Amino acid sequence: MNSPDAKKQKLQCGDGSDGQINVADTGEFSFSDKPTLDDIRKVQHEFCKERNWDQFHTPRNILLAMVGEVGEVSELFQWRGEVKEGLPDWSEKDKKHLAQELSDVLIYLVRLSERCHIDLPAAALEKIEMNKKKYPAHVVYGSSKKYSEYDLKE
Ligand SMILES: Nc1ccn([C@H]2C[C@H](O)[C@@H](COP(=O)(O)OP(=O)(O)OP(=O)(O)O)O2)c(=O)n1
Repeated sequence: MNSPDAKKQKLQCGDGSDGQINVADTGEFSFSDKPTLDDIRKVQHEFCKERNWDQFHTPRNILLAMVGEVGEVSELFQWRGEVKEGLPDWSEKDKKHLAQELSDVLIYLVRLSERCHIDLPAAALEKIEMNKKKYPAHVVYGSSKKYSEYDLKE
């Protein structure tokens, strides 16, 4: 249950610091706090060890597997036209199927990052900070143009 107060999310940062981010609870959709990406990495790591699959999980093989799963996600959306937030018009069966296919993509993405020694959660936060600089809110507010189309001296 989400508390009505601002909730504190603890995020593990790649620089070893224990970054604390306050996320105001706006009543919008949110994920569970657990599992973390590193929890998922560990479980998938064990799953592969138990099956002697590390030999197959080379970065290139995992990348191809992940792209295949992205294709499976796309299949669920194809020919439906635009889809509303929260998928109110989808059956529970289709929503469950989407959850499974998105999970396959995430599992392979986490595994690919592990095999490439990329600290994915830290890298993703760092990338969002870069995006903020590239797309200053006061310049791009309400516009979806590519950064190269703005005069950033505005
Ligand atoms: N060599 C493999 C095979 C599978 N998996 C794991 C990661 C994915 O979460 C899932 C993928 O399994 P499948 O290849 O059987 O693909 P689907 O679950 O999408 O089944 P299908 O292709 O029938 O839709 O299992 C894995 O880590 N390494």
